[in-house]
Amino acid sequence: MSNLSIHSITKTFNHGQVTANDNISTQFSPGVITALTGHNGAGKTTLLNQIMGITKPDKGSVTFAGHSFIQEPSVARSMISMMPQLHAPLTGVTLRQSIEAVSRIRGHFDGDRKSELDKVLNALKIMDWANTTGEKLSGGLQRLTSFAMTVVAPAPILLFDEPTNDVDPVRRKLIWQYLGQLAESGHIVIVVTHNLLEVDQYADRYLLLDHGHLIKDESTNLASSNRLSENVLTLTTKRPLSVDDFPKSIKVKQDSALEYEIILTHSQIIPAINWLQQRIDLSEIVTYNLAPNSLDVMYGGLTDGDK
Ligand SMILES: Nc1ncnc2c1ncn2[C@@H]1O[C@H](COP(=O)(O)OP(=O)(O)OP(=O)(O)O)[C@@H](O)[C@H]1O
Repeated sequence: MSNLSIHSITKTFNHGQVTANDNISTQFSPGVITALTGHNGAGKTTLLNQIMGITKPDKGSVTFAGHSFIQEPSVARSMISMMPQLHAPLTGVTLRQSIEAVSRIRGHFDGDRKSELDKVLNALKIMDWANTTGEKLSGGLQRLTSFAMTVVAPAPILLFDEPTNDVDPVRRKLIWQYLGQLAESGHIVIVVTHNLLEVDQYADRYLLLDHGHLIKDESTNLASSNRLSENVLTLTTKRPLSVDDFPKSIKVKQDSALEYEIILTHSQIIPAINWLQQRIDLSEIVTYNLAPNSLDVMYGGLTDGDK
């Protein structure tokens, strides 16, 4: 099966003043769930829109199975199912009708395919609302409807822009399980999300965008195994501490006047706990927490969306 390849994609807006994507090159393989992460305005949606052929790049190429999606946007649309970030309320149309409409447009729906539709409704546990019209659905159910519309007749390439936003924890898990099955059956799955815990748990690979640049492209397994050997000690202190107050060779990040974050390797944990105990005895520590490192913490160190 073919990879989706993007090469040197660059997109600017406002006469070149805003660079949404800067020279991005990468590949997406069938069977892999890739999470696309990054701060607000990092360029994630712009990248999806260029893959889909909705936005034309200033330069670069998007190719799949011998087709250029930039030169052949209609081919792109037939090969891609996309769940957009904003979904229109489906006024007067029931949840079931919305999903069935997509299935019919894609030429999948006939008498036999009804069970296919029911399978999606059951998998996402939304059957109870099958006959409810769009305007009466909650935000989360509208999002689930939009997800079901994207997956009911899945194209080889599947793009999702924040599919789990507003969705409850049980159904968020169901969404990721569904994505796992789609990947297993050979689809290319790309998911824009800010939920790094879900990325850690369910995605195979993640890309991190920062101000339009691709700054990280890593397997989540690799990232977790690297992080497993690290822990994070967070502290709130009674008085400001200086670098000299901490054990030597420990790297301290000051989050605010009295808050500190320390990344500890395995061998630094015992000395750090001994040091912490002394400071507790001196009544200098207000609160502390020691936990395994997470993608969340690592992300904070790599990107600063405020700049
Ligand atoms: N049509 C447009 N016209 C002008 N600027 C745009 C347009 N679309 C996107 N941008 C700008 O391009 C940059 C990237 O936007 P994009 O929507 O791709 O970011 P994002 O990573 O998807 O953000 P979010 O997480 O908030 O959805 C931003 O600075 C945005 O303001």
